[in-house]
Parts: sequence; structure tokens; C-alpha cells
Amino acid sequence: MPLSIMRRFSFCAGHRLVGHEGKCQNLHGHNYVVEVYVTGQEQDAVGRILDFKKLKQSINGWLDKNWDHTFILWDKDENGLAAIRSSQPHRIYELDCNPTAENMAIHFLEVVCPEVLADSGAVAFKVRLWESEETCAEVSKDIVG
Ligand SMILES: Nc1nc2c(c(=O)[nH]1)N=C([C@H](O)[C@H](O)COP(=O)(O)OP(=O)(O)OP(=O)(O)O)CN2
Repeated sequence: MPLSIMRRFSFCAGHRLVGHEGKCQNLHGHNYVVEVYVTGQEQDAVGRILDFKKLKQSINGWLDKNWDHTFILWDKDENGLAAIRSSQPHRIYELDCNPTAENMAIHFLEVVCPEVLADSGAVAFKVRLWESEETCAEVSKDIVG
């Protein structure tokens, strides 16, 4: 019987989309929401896949350090990077691709979740990343086991 849990997190960040035909080519920000769906091999003695609090601490720790109140920019966006670097202080997170909701969701599922959930016994299989209340991207993967 498939069993999973989900927790929702929020953070503020700036970005821009290189090559976008409209306003989103300009530096701007969002109140992002990220939903992380987690499953595990078995429930613990209490009946949990993973304590919601542990999930919160792991994910929020990473978000606070890396994405919250940063500019998330493509590492090839030299002009955008230079603009943000010229302000002091600044926080930048460089992605190896344009920071669309889709690419940020993929990065979160493929890179961030395995790192922060290592040793937890749980694994993230789906991420939904909301850029606004109306727009989100969703990515999921099959978990073998
Ligand atoms: N598939 C995607 N499309 C767009 C993304 C994205 O991540 N994935 N991102 C953006 C921009 O970041 C933009 O800030 C959000 O777009 P949206 O709200 O749709 O912009 P509008 O042009 O509709 O804004 P209005 O203020 O309502 O005119 C764009 N697309």
C-alpha cells in the first residue's frame, strides 16, 4: 500500500529568466512555496515514515542557508550575477540552468532532497514548487524498492 507524507515550506527569493519574452527577464522576486512529498521503507514504532518536525528542520535548514532571501540566478547569467554582486551585502545561489519553477523543482528533488534526507530512512519522490498562488511546477520520480 503506497504511503507518503508531505510538508509545505515557504521562502522569498529573487530571480530572472534569461531569454524570457516578457517581464520575467527582469530581476524580480517571489514568495515561493515548496511542497516535499516523502516516502520510506517502513513506518517506525510510532507509526511515522519520518517525523514532520525532522522533515521541517532538514528542509528549512537548507532553505534558510541557500534560497531564502537570495537571488537564484543561472550561472551563465553573467550580467545578472554582476548586478547583484555589486550590491553589498548580497546572497546569491547559482543554478546550472535558468531558475524557472520547473528547473528549481527538479534541482530540489534531484540534488537538495537526497542531500538533506540522507540517513533519515526517507526519500523524497515528488516536489511541487509554487511561484505564485496560481502557478507551480511539479516533478516526481519512481522510487525503486
Ligand atoms: N513555465 C514557466 N513559465 C514562466 C515561469 C516559470 O518559472 N515557468 N516564470 C515566469 C516569471 O518568473 C514570472 O514572474 C511569473 O509569470 P506570470 O505571473 O505568469 O507573469 P505574467 O506575465 O502573467 O504577469 P502579470 O503581472 O499577470 O502580467 C514566467 N513564466
